[in-house]
Amino acid sequence: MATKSTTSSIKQKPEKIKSKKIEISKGKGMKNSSKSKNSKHGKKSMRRSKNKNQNNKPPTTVRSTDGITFLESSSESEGYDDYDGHFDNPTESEDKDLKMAKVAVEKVPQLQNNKLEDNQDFIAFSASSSDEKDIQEKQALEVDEQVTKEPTKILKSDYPWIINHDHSKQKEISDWLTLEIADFVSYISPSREEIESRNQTISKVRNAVKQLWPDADLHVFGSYATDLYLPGSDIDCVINSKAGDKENRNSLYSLASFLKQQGLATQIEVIAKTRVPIIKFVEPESNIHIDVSFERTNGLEAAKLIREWLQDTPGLRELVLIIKQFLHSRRLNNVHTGGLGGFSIICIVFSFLQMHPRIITNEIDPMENLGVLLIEFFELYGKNFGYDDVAISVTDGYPSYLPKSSWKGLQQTRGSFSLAIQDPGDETNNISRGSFNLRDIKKGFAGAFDLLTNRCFELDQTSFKQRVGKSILGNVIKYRGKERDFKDERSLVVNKAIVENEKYHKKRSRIVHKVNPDEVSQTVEVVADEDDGDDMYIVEEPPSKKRKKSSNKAEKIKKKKTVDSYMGLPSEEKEDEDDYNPTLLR
Ligand SMILES: Nc1ncnc2c1ncn2[C@@H]1O[C@H](COP(=O)(O)OP(=O)(O)OP(=O)(O)O)[C@@H](O)[C@H]1O
Ligand SMILES: [Mg+2]
Repeated sequence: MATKSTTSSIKQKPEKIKSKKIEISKGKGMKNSSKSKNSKHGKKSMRRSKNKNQNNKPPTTVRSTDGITFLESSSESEGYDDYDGHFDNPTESEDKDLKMAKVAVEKVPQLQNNKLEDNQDFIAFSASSSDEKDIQEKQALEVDEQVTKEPTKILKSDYPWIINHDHSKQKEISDWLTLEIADFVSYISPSREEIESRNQTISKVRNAVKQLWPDADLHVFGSYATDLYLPGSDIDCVINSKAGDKENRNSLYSLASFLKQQGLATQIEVIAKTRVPIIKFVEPESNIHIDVSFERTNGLEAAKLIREWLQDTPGLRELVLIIKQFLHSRRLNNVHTGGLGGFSIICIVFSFLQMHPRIITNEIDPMENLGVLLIEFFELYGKNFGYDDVAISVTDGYPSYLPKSSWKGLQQTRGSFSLAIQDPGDETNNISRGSFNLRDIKKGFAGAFDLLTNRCFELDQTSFKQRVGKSILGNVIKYRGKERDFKDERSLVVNKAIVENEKYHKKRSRIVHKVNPDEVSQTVEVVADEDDGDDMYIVEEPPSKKRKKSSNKAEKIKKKKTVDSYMGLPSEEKEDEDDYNPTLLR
């Protein structure tokens, strides 16, 4: 078949006069997008993982006491990522899906007409197992919101973000996609009511925790504390206490019972025998899912770090939300079943944007090129990335690649075809170790690359009249659930999780230093704020897990300018040897 091609220009920064085109060639991916892309992204031939799903042992014991479910895992961490951040209801997975499907069928008859057959491409590349049919049926009925209380407002369209937002007149197809991405993001961004509901839910649970344990406090981390949540995302919380003694079976059960008694929790699961014990429940008024872990601070550190990344990385929020929704629609976001969790998604998008050759050379404005960047993201992680040999490091905010062979202690129990991402808070921790279904994840990304590029060619060849009402993004993601508006009201209401996380870090950063090193030491306290009366205390992390922080900004910049650091090579501090410095092209 002859190669169809079209051109879509990538938006140049104003100061660049030369206009560069990115060509989308069917089956061949982007051309001209990077002179050193393959080497930078460690291209390698892929091997299929033979070990899919192996060792994915579900919890062995399920006991129910007072309506509270205890889950006990036979193996401490084998088989799935037992980290609190996203344990994702192991027992619930199948039942909940069916329940959800039932509710959707009963309450929302029109969803039955939402046949995926209309869009066969959408499912063709993602389903790979023998229960393909089941998955497709469940996908067809899945809704993206937790609440289906108002059936009349349920969407009929799979891509509602194009309603009253028509970009079909755009000359460049890639601009159309960029605008659709922006529309999707504002479509799913939270309204005032949603933020208030999350804030109130947190306050209620926090007050209950204080009532039960006066020496403890509840903090929020995860996507609500980073503004990277989808409408149905859970709220990740951690309880830290002065005594530091709440992470035990009895305490977990006491809290679960207390929350139930107070009417603050339903569908409670106590998962006590994992590396990171947690309680999962649903707060009945808001219907928000909440995960609570105990006596740890790494999530609170990560939330701050991710907010810094968001500030420094235009396009990060947009692409993360799209990839989250993409994986969610395909049930590939659940770490328990080998999917990619939110934290890993953030890290791979951050790494992609921060190491993108045209972004680091300041050649393009990411916000004006979200469409092409999304396609390139799918191409990188779906087609080119050398999963067998390359690990991703995001330490100190400067992503780099590193040979897996140089990561001492990296466990590759399921063979070398695996994603390895160093936890920015603990270099020994591979945050994507639970994502054993890499084969389907990679396949999904590769399929999305093909679907998006094909759609671009297709629409490029049709007349403006024929394009009206069409969607490009809808070829790879769908949104189902209650109808939403396009209001991103984050600037209207304070996100209390963010404010409190900032306050927490401010208190941690009370600086004790010498005003003049030759004089007697003097203590200078950075006063947090008037609310200091709060019983918020400092929990010290174990020294080995402390995040290495570069205190010296100049040092950081120097590090940033080293090509070795981009390439993940050990820095040899040889100033003259390396005469290629991408940042000099700015
Ligand atoms: N494997 C892990 N190792 C260490 N920390 C983790 C790991 N997984 C999650 N976390 C911590 O938990 C937090 C929440 O993780 P999670 O995967 O739920 O992402 P999220 O941004 O909350 O996404 P979502 O909205 O999908 O829940 C992370 O920011 C991180 O601090
Ligand atoms: Mg979360």
